[in-house]
Amino acid sequence: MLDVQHLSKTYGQHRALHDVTFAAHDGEIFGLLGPNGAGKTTLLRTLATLLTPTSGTALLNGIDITRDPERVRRMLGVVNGGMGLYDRLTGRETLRYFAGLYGLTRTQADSRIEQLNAALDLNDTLDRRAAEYSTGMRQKIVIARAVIHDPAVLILDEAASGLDILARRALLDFVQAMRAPGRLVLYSTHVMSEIEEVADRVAIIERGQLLALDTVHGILHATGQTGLERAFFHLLQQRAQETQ
Ligand SMILES: Nc1ncnc2c1ncn2[C@@H]1O[C@H](COP(=O)(O)OP(=O)(O)OP(=O)(O)O)[C@@H](O)[C@H]1O
Repeated sequence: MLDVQHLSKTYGQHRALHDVTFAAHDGEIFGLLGPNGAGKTTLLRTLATLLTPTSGTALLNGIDITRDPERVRRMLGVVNGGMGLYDRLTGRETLRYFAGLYGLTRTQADSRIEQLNAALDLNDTLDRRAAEYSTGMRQKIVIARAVIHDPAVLILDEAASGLDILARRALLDFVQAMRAPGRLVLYSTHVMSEIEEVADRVAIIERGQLLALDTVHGILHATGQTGLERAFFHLLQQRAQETQ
């Protein structure tokens, strides 16, 4: 369970997040939707303990992200668009290496790799070196690496960007398959159709502030719109009128 209270983050004079409060629950795929520059990455990097909030708090399964970042990190898997891999390692070597960092034995690691092979169709990525990978192959190993330790909280930030239609399909299917009791998936994107497909609930964020938080159906119903894109513009207009 994630409990975010009055979270703000400024970069110098620039306010990237302003007084953000929400809760996300175990078992849920929680979407974070907003245009470029809305503050999604800042929010997720803060929750992942890579940035320190300017003010406010966030608890992940009761653990404070600023007081005990080490424990928070052990609970997390993160896919953040960076596809850095050691070029000389095969997929299997990469996954065994990261499994070792998380304290899995070789037997545990190999059995987890087999599970992930089945879920993500890793196949020849396992025995080829990363230097030879296509973007889609690279992304599969990056995702497998993020979940090798079966994290309680999985953070995906624009994870589908740069993927072709097949790789994107595989990613979205995998994200849905990650929905499980006791696990929270945070899925951030600016692509409305991805949210419509995977998210149980969605927080719409714009200029560092929450505009709405509900199921997609609830947001369409509340705004009287037929699609998320129209609902988004409706919410923007509403916010502009409120602040006039
Ligand atoms: N290190 C930084 N220093 C100064 N400003 C920053 C920094 N990182 C982000 N920002 C600014 O903070 C705001 C939020 O950026 P952020 O990357 O969190 O948005 P985003 O919703 O993830 O956007 P995108 O979809 O483009 O990745 C933007 O205006 C951005 O220019």
